[in-house]
Amino acid sequence: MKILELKHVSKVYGAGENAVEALRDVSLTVEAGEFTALVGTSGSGKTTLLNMIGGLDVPTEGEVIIRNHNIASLKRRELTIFRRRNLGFVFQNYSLMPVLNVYDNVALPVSFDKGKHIDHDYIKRLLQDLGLWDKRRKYPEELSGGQQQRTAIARALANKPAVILADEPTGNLDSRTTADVMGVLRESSRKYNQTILMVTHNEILAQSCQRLIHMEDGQIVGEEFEETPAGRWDGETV
Ligand SMILES: Nc1ncnc2c1ncn2[C@@H]1O[C@H](COP(=O)(O)OP(=O)(O)OP(=O)(O)O)[C@@H](O)[C@H]1O
Repeated sequence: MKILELKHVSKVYGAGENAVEALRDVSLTVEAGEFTALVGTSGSGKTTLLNMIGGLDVPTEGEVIIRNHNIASLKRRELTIFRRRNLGFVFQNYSLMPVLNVYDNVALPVSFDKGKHIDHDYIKRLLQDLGLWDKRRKYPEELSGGQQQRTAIARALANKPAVILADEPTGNLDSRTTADVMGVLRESSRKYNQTILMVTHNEILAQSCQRLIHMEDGQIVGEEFEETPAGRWDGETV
């Protein structure tokens, strides 16, 4: 089942002499449950692409369609609700709420959704899998950078979103924690048929994904696809 489609998406930042073409006529289809890595040199447009899919920025041209919704046509409030219900973000420097402890930070996106019940067992399991259960009553400032990043990952998964957008989710983690985080993402994707798009500079992690998209100069320049589900990452070398 197709979950996400980009049709001829271009993005130009600035104007005139200062114009930067961050994306140039990018078209892409992603099936539900795919675990995709986006790779490419710095400035090739990976983050811009995630931002377009996440509705954090708007294309100059083209359409972004998620679950049959053209997200550019959603009103601001509709987009906020759509994002909360369908998308999970794991970005670097992802800000946790300083006044909430780990558990409440993770439960926060669910509690925003009126009428949606918080699955405490699921959140407990997430925190256990990410090695955070003992830290559940700690506040962000009491955590290491890696623990904060794992809390942000747990928060992104708390709503069981259909699509997870991750920009260097393991960028500042050691190799063991990287393996744990990748394991949680892979397991979550398999169990809930979640679609994951992950930007990474780590070639081994990228190769462990089911689909690998190479970007260069604002364009998709190549693709590799593995038929078996994402599952080859064994965490031995990062
Ligand atoms: N808000 C912005 N204003 C102006 N130019 C921008 C903006 N965001 C990105 N760019 C430019 O668009 C191009 C693509 O940037 P982008 O961050 O998407 O690349 P990237 O592949 O994610 O790079 P990196 O691997 O370094 O994160 C770059 O030339 C960048 O300088």
